[in-house]
Amino acid sequence: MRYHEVNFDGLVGPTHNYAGLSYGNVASASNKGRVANPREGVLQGLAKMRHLMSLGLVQGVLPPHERPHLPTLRALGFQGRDAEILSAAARHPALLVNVTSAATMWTANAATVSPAPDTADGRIHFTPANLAAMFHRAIEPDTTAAVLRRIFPEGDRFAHHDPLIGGHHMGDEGAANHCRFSDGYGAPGVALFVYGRNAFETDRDLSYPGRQTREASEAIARQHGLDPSRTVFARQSAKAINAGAFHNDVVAVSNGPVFFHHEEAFADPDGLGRDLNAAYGDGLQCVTVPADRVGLQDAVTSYLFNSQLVSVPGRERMTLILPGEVNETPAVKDYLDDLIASGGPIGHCEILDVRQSMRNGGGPACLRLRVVLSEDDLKALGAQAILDADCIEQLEAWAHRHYRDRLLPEDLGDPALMEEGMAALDDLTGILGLGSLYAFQK
Ligand SMILES: NCCC[C@H](NC(=O)CCC(=O)O)C(=O)O
Repeated sequence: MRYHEVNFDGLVGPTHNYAGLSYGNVASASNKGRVANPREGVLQGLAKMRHLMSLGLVQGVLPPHERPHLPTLRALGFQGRDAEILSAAARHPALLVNVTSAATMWTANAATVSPAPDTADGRIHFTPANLAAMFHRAIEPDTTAAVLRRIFPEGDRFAHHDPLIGGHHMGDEGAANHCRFSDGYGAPGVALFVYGRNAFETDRDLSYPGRQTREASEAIARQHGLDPSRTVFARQSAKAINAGAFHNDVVAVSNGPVFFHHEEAFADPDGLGRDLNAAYGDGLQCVTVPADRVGLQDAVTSYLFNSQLVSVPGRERMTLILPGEVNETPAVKDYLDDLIASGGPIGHCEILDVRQSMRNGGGPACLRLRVVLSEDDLKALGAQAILDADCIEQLEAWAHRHYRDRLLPEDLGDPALMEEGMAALDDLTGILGLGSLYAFQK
């Protein structure tokens, strides 16, 4: 049976804007209030998907969530018709920007996914991330759960868990803090869970939030039925978090047996190396980028590690899909030239423009959720979530039809924008065969 690692990219939503909502995310803070271009954002994302398809990879897509999120406003006591709720909420601009963020595009934070070869019952396990660290993201899990259940129907192939309870203490940010190592996607893998803090301790070394807790990661490993001898937990270094690595995927990425990461990403790199080698056995290939070649600061501004590391059919060495910002960071550019020349496991670099997302701290890797699927699993999906030439063309036309090319946080109270968003998502559920998904469709 052939297995694929399918990237499910999140579509940039119609309310994409720069509201500076994520403390500890340097790009989000520094671009606050800037004019956003949702149409350019969604088209950049679709161009990335198109590019990966052209490389011969299986490409999936996940829909944006409805924004403003009226169910949250209703739950907070706002009443009346949709337009009345919006105009009442607009009197609380800080609340309104939080319930209108298009952050659901970053599907690396949608869920943690454990492939079938790694789980006790041989099913693919999903836990939607609770995203408890940030209010604007903590409103995502219910819709994420509904989307994942629709695409991967619960049964003998796919198993769904509820998002973790426990709020801040059980903070979970999904696949962005999870790496998997395996010798072929269908072979049993080693799971690495990376956390920023312990749930029941105050960490005085952190100046920015450590969003994921060790206890949350342990709970996910337990409920997914992972083999403890093939599961490793590691703490992020405070230095990396304080430099802006709010998720581990800002400083590390894995594919197959390869682990590409920054020297200063982890609190105890030697201990992690020992644990990974013990769990994986021979064959793990670490590509560790020294701090004297690329400093943490340059790693964070260029998003060198927030690349997709992929195995392209027909290429012997792996390919890094990088954001355009790497070209603007001389130390990173030099390092990449040497990386390719070194003859190591990474042999190709391809650079794509995802600047609309990057300005909110989301690189190529943030925009995708990886799910390992067999050919039979692919046939068992419950919606048209795998792209083909026709579907991506339809999505491009859909984006041109519905998206604005200019948006500021102060535009978010506009009732026309809310209606445009609903029309766009209604149309999208038809294209992707998702049925009625959103609260406004019920
Ligand atoms: N994996 C990338 C996630 C980026 C995301 N940014 C944001 O939510 C910024 C939104 C804003 O500031 O408008 C975050 O920090 O969780």
